[in-house]
Amino acid sequence: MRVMVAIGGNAVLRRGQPPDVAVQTNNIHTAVRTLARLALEHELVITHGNGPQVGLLASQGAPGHRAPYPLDTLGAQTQGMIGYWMQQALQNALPGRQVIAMVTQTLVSAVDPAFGDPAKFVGPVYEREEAGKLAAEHGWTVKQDGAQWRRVVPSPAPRRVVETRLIHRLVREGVVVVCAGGGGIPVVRDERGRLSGVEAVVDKDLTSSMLAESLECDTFLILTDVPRVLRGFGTPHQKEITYTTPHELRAMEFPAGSMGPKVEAVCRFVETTGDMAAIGRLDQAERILHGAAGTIVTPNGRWPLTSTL
Ligand SMILES: Nc1ncnc2c1ncn2[C@@H]1O[C@H](COP(=O)(O)OP(=O)(O)O)[C@@H](O)[C@H]1O
Ligand SMILES: NC(=O)OP(=O)(O)O
Repeated sequence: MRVMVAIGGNAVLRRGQPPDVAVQTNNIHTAVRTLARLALEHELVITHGNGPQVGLLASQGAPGHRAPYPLDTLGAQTQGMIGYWMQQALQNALPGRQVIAMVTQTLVSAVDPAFGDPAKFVGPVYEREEAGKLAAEHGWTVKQDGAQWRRVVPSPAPRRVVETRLIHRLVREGVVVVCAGGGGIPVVRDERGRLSGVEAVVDKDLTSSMLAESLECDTFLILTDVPRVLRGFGTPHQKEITYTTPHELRAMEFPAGSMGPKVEAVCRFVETTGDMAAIGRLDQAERILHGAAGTIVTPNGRWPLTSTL
């Protein structure tokens, strides 16, 4: 079976943890224990978030320069950094197996309305007053994220991973591929076919869903820090969703900055392919693949997959 696994930013850096290398590589080491077991059984493609890291780099600026590097360049930096950590941890866990972390670009539209409406949270959370000060100082847009405030940047819709064919070739050869980190480096193509980067951060769940379909993955897992999607999240009546359909999920509301894109991503994959997708906790990945944990999404809400005819 060919499996696409999208790892949440929480798996690399949990809220409240200091963004030290040792903290993040330790978290990745834990994640890789599970991923390596999946790789022994399946063809595996891994994507990951970069929200905390790209926001932090953007706030640091380029040494000796007043302006920070642009977001496409910072996206590439985070792919290199997190990809390197993952590649090395996977190589150590899977001796003899070929593993590669790739720098990949994601095509977006230059006229995507998202450029005029920044909505993707990046970097750390701040108290309201500090966020306001930073926004004035750096020209950022900030929005409320739960009880605190955070920088937001444009997040245009992913249209195609530029390196899709190459990834496909590697996966077919049994290589474990880490790609589309941070949703991919956002790029546009001009009328002469030339690529150039744009100031944005693409949503990794939406890119992963699209890429899973293009790579003909059988299953798409989004692994985060909650065991299941909750109906009525944060209310006294919240309830875990075990087996469901895109239709049922689309009738519910989920927060834009967290569960919303994950639910949209799994719905799109299931609607387009008729295959299974799931959202659940990283350490339960194997049980999720067997339908025994997580929120399992299939065309008719049944597991194992059965004909809808
Ligand atoms: N309906 C819901 N069910 C479960 N978790 C939810 C829901 N709505 C929002 N969340 C929040 O979404 C978080 C996971 O999203 P996010 O923080 O973006 O994850 P990641 O960084 O792993 O991609 C959970 O920790 C939870 O607090
Ligand atoms: N780019 C992206 O979606 O990152 P996070 O998953 O960390 O928010």
